[in-house]
Amino acid sequence: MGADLHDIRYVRIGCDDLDTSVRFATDILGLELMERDGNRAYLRGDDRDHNICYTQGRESGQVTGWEVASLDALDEAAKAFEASGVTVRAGTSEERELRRVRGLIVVSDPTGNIIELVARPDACGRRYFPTRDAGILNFSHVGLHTRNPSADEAFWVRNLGGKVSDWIGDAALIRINDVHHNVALFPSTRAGIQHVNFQVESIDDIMRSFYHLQKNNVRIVFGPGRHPTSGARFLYFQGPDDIVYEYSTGVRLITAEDEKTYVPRQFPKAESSFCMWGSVPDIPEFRVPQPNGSAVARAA
Ligand SMILES: CC(C)c1ccc(C(=O)O)c(O)c1O
Ligand SMILES: [Fe+2]
Repeated sequence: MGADLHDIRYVRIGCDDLDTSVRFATDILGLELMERDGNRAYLRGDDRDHNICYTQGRESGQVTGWEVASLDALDEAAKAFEASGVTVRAGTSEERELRRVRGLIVVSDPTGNIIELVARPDACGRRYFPTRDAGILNFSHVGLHTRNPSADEAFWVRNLGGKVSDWIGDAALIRINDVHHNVALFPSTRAGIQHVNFQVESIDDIMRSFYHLQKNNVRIVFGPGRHPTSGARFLYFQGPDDIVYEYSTGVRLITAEDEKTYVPRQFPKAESSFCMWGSVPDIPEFRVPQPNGSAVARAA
């Protein structure tokens, strides 16, 4: 039995320039800056202490953080990793302090993505008050690069307790709770975070942002569109440090009742599997083979 992940908690993203990333997150994305110093900045789009921690210097790396329900559950997870031969490291007290958590263990997936499991993360008693009203409801999922889709998918299913909700080609959309997916594993040539998703309230927020981003010369890389997989309406745009951000609304929930009959669906790696409205992604990892053998990113 693998770890029992409760929810996604945070991402940590090493950035070339902290000021640029913070400005993007506040003025463009619509997050609230919670705290910052010369080396790191904490931002949020919901009632958690933070959803994103930007750290100065790309070399400080990229990490995703996942919450388990208790310190005991974290101990159980550590034992289960060890029993299945996965190297697990206990976080130091300084690392726990920087992540605002009481318990921390660290593992890597076969690709080398760093995955942190945390217990008793700080909540925030003050409501989220954004710099710009993007309609954000909550931090929801991440896309991870995978060099080895089958090995990483097996790691998420066997060791992290995930369930595949759907596949697009070899890309698995995996859930750890009742949200259609909390992580998407996207075939690539490297490790790292591919995109960071925030749920917004409505399609009006998506379209308002579409115009806001264009006005601010932010590159829209996919959408507005609608995913056939989760049913969510979406908009993807390019942020600093090679990170794509996604707003989406209306993501499908797979409830305990649905679980009884739910079977993951295999979608082909085709444009219609990414968007049911006809938007074509301008994102290298989402390129689709064309009948003439070329790979087109965006229709002219
Ligand atoms: C194209 C990416 C990996 C993708 C595909 C489907 C959904 C969804 O069903 O909501 C996503 O959120 C994605 O990021
Ligand atoms: Fe996504």
